[in-house]
Amino acid sequence: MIRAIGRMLGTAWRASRGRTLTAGALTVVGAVATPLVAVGLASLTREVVAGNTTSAALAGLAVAVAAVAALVCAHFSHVAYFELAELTELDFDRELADLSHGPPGIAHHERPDLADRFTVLQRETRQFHTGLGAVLSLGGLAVAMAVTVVLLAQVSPLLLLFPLAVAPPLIAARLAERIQDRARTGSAENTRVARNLFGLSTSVRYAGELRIFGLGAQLRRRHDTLWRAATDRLWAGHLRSAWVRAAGQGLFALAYCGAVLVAVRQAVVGGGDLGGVVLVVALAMQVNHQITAAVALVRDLYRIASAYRHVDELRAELLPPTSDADRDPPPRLTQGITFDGVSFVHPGADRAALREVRVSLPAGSTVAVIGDNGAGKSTFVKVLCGLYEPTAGRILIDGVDQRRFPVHRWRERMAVGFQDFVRFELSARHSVGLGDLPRLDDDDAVREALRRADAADLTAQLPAGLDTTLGTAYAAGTELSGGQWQKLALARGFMRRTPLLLVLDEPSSALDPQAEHLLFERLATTAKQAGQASGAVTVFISHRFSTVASADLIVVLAQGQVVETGDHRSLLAAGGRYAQLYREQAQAYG
Ligand SMILES: Nc1ncnc2c1ncn2[C@@H]1O[C@H](COP(=O)(O)OP(=O)(O)OP(=O)(O)O)[C@@H](O)[C@H]1O
Repeated sequence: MIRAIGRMLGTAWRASRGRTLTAGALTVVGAVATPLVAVGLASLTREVVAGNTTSAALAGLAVAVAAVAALVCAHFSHVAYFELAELTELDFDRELADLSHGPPGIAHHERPDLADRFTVLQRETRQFHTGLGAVLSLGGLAVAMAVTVVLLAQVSPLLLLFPLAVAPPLIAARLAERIQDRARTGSAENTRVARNLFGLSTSVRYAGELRIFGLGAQLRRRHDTLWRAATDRLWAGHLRSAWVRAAGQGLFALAYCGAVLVAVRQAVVGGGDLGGVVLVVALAMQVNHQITAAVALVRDLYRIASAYRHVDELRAELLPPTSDADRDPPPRLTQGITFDGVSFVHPGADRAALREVRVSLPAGSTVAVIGDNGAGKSTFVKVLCGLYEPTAGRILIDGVDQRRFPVHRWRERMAVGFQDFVRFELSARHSVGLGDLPRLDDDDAVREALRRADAADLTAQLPAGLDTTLGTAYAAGTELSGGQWQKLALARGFMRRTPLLLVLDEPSSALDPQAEHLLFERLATTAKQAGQASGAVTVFISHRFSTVASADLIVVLAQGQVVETGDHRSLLAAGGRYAQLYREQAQAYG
């Protein structure tokens, strides 16, 4: 917890020293003012008993001033730290985003255990909103407690033991928070799946299919069941932790009664100092309030500390401390790209998606990767792009292990069009320009990329040309067809000028046959130009043999292994798997 407090104060300090100091100072003044109210009350009692009207009035005034000071300081301290508290929340959000985007690959997104931990942490983000306030209030309570101890000691040294009574409720708060933390982690999977189902049943993208198949009620039922299971687990945790907290507070209540008895006895033995009794009763009441507040604050802080601990564990697991990267990618490829015994197993899968793949993709060539559904084609290109780190083997770029290039530098030399492309609902210009951030607003570059993706005429159809906002999910933009979105995604992939690797994973899956034909003609030209300019290798996945046949090299995958390589003619002549697939497709399409 101490580290969590340090981290939050550090963030606040970096954001604004002045406001951190102001909030701290106001908290301390407010904290000292609170026990002074009890001192004033004791003095007031003594003066009233002694019949000193003027002194009694002054003591009454002092009580009022101390009480108002405590209130005003708390209020202005809140004003001072409010924005800083927002910043600590933002800081934690940023840490989560860094963790999600930090690893070079994407395999961590496929691990359910990590998804559960991210679900818990996303829920915990809200805690940070009150976290800094909790730190300051707890500091204030510590100061108030110290002043209280000094005052109690003056009544009876026995009362010095009273602050020890805060230990049981604090220890209980910690135990209770652990119980709840376990309940949150234990219910995370159900929560995550329930949220996914909720997203599925409310997304416009899936609405049509859900209606036709009548899945709405079924999804709602499954969502409700999962949500109820998660809530039951959380509720059981809440109940058990409430009992643990009650036990801690019960022990404090016993100590409280003891302290009042000690004070009363002292007053009786000491000749009837009513002021002393008032002081102890008032201080003990304040301590009671302070403990209740401290228990809640400590609970919040333990929760925050636990969130930080999860983040640290994730960071240690996901972000390698060192990298072997020590070279820049070459300006152009001269030999090509080699898969040197590459295997890959998806997280949690019991079978390898790629098994000891050995194949060379020559510089300047166009390579088609084919195979049945599930043969490993998409995995092949994702490993090639460095999105999956090979479980065994390596990928050589002109003879150099891919891992020796800083991953962002290697990716700057790639152009990609994925099967599951993103529909960026921005202006048409930015939706394409994102493919090369430095040229985001370069209209000439955007138009050239659109031309390469055979989408030049698309802008003419848009009401405001490149300025047209696309999509209707976030703004009243123009919706595109699936094929138009795919062409834009391809154009985005063609923004980079001198790629060493062009990867196209079923780039024409949403296009009609004529558009597909034209697209592949353009692709052939683009691939040739890139091959001449920088020795780029173009790798594409396609199920359509009319396009595959034109590739310089065809790689046939089956169950994660390369079963054949060669060009169209040699593979047909060999009469193997490729020839069989080719004949089957030729017969099917007559
Ligand atoms: N995220 C994943 N987790 C576990 N296994 C996966 C995952 N993605 C793919 N696989 C498995 O890896 C194997 C190869 O999948 P891949 O998507 O590479 O095949 P593909 O040849 O591209 O198929 P398709 O032609 O259907 O797109 C399949 O057996 C698949 O079940």
